[in-house]
Amino acid sequence: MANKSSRRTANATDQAGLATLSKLALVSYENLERELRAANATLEAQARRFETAIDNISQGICFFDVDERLILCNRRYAEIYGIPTEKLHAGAMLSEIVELRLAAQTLPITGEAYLAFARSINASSGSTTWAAELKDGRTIQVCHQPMPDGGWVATHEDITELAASRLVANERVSLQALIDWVPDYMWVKDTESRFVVVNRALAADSGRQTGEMIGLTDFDLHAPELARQFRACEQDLLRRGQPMVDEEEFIVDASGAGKWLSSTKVPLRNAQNEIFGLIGIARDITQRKQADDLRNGQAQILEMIAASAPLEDVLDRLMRLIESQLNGIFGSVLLLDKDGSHLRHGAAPSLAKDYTNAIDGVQIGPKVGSCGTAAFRRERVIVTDVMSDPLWEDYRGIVEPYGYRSCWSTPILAHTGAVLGVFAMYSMTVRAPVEAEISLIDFTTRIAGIAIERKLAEDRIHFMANHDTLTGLPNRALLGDRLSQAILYAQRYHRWVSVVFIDVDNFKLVNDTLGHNAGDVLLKTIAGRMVECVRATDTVVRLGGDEFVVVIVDQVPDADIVAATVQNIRAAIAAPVQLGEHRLRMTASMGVANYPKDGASADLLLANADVAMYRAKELGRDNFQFYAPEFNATVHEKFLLQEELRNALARSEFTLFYQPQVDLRSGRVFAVEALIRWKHPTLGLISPMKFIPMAEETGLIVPIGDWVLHEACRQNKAWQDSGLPPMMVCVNVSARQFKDSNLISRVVNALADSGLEAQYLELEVTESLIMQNVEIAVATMNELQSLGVQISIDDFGTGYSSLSALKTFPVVRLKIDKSFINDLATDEDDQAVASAVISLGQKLNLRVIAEGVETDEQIAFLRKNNCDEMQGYHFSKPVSAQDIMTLLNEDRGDDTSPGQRDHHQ
Ligand SMILES: Nc1nc2c(ncn2[C@@H]2O[C@H](COP(=O)(O)O[C@H]3[C@@H](O)[C@H](n4cnc5c(=O)[nH]c(N)nc54)O[C@@H]3COP(=O)(O)O)[C@@H](O)[C@H]2O)c(=O)[nH]1
Repeated sequence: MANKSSRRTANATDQAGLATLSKLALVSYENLERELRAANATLEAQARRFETAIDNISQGICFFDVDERLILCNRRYAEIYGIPTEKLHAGAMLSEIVELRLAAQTLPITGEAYLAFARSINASSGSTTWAAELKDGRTIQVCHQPMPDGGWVATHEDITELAASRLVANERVSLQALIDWVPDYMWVKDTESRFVVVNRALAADSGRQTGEMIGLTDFDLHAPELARQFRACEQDLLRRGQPMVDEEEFIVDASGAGKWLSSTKVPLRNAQNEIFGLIGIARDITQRKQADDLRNGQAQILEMIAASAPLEDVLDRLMRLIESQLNGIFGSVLLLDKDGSHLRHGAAPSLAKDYTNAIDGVQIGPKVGSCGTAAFRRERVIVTDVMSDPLWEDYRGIVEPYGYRSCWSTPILAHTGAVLGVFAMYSMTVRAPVEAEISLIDFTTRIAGIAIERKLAEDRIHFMANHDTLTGLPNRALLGDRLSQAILYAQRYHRWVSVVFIDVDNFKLVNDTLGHNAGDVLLKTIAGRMVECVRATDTVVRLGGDEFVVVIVDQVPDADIVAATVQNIRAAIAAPVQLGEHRLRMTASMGVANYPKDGASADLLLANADVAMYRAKELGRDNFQFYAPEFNATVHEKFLLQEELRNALARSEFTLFYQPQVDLRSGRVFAVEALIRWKHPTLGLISPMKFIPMAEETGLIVPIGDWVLHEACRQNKAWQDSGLPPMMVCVNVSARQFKDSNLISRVVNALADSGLEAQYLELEVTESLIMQNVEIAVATMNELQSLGVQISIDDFGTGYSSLSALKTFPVVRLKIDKSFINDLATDEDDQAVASAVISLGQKLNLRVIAEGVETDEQIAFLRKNNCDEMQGYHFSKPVSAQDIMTLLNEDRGDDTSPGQRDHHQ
């Protein structure tokens, strides 16, 4: 403005006169003055408006010139920094203002630092904004703008509230970011169980974005029942104000997968301690839970195995355990049948029943689906698609309707490596197993193997406890049970139960002579035959040794029908048995007791069948007897007889009869066999058949036999002394006598006491006795022979002695057993045995005598076959010593060949 007016004044002076000039000058000056005043007024008005304007803005503002002098600042600036406005006049130095702020404690740093900072930012080209934290807690945002002339303008804004809210906002943003990083579910719910904050993990598994979750409840995410449970639980927490810590919860997520969560829910309180919601965090513990379940399940299954739970239950539990570990998997166990070639249903709780029925019993083979092939190959077979795999070609039609697509089969092996069965995993999708599934397959096959092996071992133990190991038949333990069951059934349906007690005749002989192996084969053969004779519902039991019991159940009350069955059993036992080179024909003594007639209990029936069997034995074996009450009386009688026998010797109730032995060529009696008789004072003459076995049983045979020996020697010597030509006396020696360690001395004494020369005494020992222990028997016989006593083998042909053994026996004679002589005229087998014994004797240089000769036909056969000697009723029955005297005296005067004499017992 000053330059413009100077130029106008100079122009006026140059162009006009002074007056004019003066007038003009006056006018110009007035105008100029007016203009200046107007301009000043305008400027002042503008300045006031400006000051008013800057005083009214919410920010503090200040202008400084290049010399750091304050040009202008507004009231807000003074307010912000607590500086009296009058001190902030134009021209005030920045350093003075800094001092004022220091005094007002509104300088965030020291004065010097502040001045240095202000100068440094003013030196920079652009504007600088910073926030200063004042001691009183306010935050002042300063925006510093350098001016081209070196001065600056700066705005100062109190942003304390803004900063605070920005902080909140920042916190919020970082909190969300933070919780989004957490893999666990995190959420905040209000008191109405609506989600207020949700982290990404929970939102994702709920199939939503985090923002979409806000305002939702569990009813929007879960099935109503589960949502109700969650809500009830949370409302309870909110009501009680108590947290819930690490509770296990099960959910199904948006993908349909089941998940186990360990959840903690804590009520939230505001500054007034009022509950305004709850915060929750839940960790997915599905894997841990599955591992726990697997461990617990495994322990439970092992406990089941240890407690002998049924195998089906164990396998069923195992399959359910596996299925709980894997999604979309169906487990199956097939068991290898006893035949080793078929697979039987074991357990498959989730497979379709019709499908498991359809594959039950499948034969294993190289192309039998996954399971049949795995069992056949003894290795894992993974079929990812049953609809295209060639192994399933023949089974596609079976599996297709059920939609199973993949099937992974693993053989279950015993510790020996034997295949016990197959474990299979089916799924509805075409796929191979993943690593976790493979390890579960391994786990399952191991446990299943333990369970199956244990079951097989138990079955074996149970079988062994209830069955006879040799024959495999039920044993005594099972007999009681079976018999009791049969009685209950018979009671209800008015039927009979027949108990047949069977004792194989002379089995001991077979065992002793042919050895235990042969005896075992014989028993097994007989056992098998007996089983064939009865129905599957009947029971054949081996009690031990050669004793069997057959329980015939559900029997028509008819003795004839029972008899027919027993006859069948008898015939089956009697069929020839080939034992190596020996062909045997066994017989049995059998006793039958029928429920209810012969006993109402298992024990009584067995006891009475046993009594009946003894009766059959007494009647000469090889027959069967139905029980009769009087048999028990017989048993009682036997007991009484035993008592009598003990006294018989002392009471001198025994006597000897003698049966002549005749030379077939000369017809002369050359020996007699001493045969004992018991003359009982009330019972009369008792047959040795009746009391010798009893004496043998009780051991009384030793003193009785000793008496026989003495008496026979004495009598023979007496005959000699009476003038009869010397002959042999033959004395039977029983097994017990033979084994008696005093036998030799007893023989020596008998000879010494009687004065009989040893050469006139012959001892008859049975073939079976020798065969019990050939070595000892031969040694004893050698000792006897060294005394000069002769030895013959009685009952020859029944004891299976071998030719090689026979050669070593120090014997002089073989006595063909009566049983081969009885039917000699008609039975070709007996003829064969008799002629074989005769020729054997000839070969071994032994004499052969036939006993039990009764007929001319028998004599004719013997003669024809060059038999040396004979003994039998044809010539004479056993007779008294006196009768022998008479007979021999007659014989001496009669030179005819042997014929039937009228000599009787
Ligand atoms: N340890 C001892 N055993 C003895 C003694 N005395 C006899 N016995 C044995 O008792 C069994 C029966 O004897 P027994 O009733 O005397 O029968 C003998 C003969 O009578 C009989 N026999 C003889 N000939 C015939 C015949 O033609 N027909 C027929 N039916 N029976 C006949 O045979 C018996 C003799 O047999 P064995 O001894 O095998 O020669 C009998 O086993 C006697 O051994 C004794 O003192 N001690």
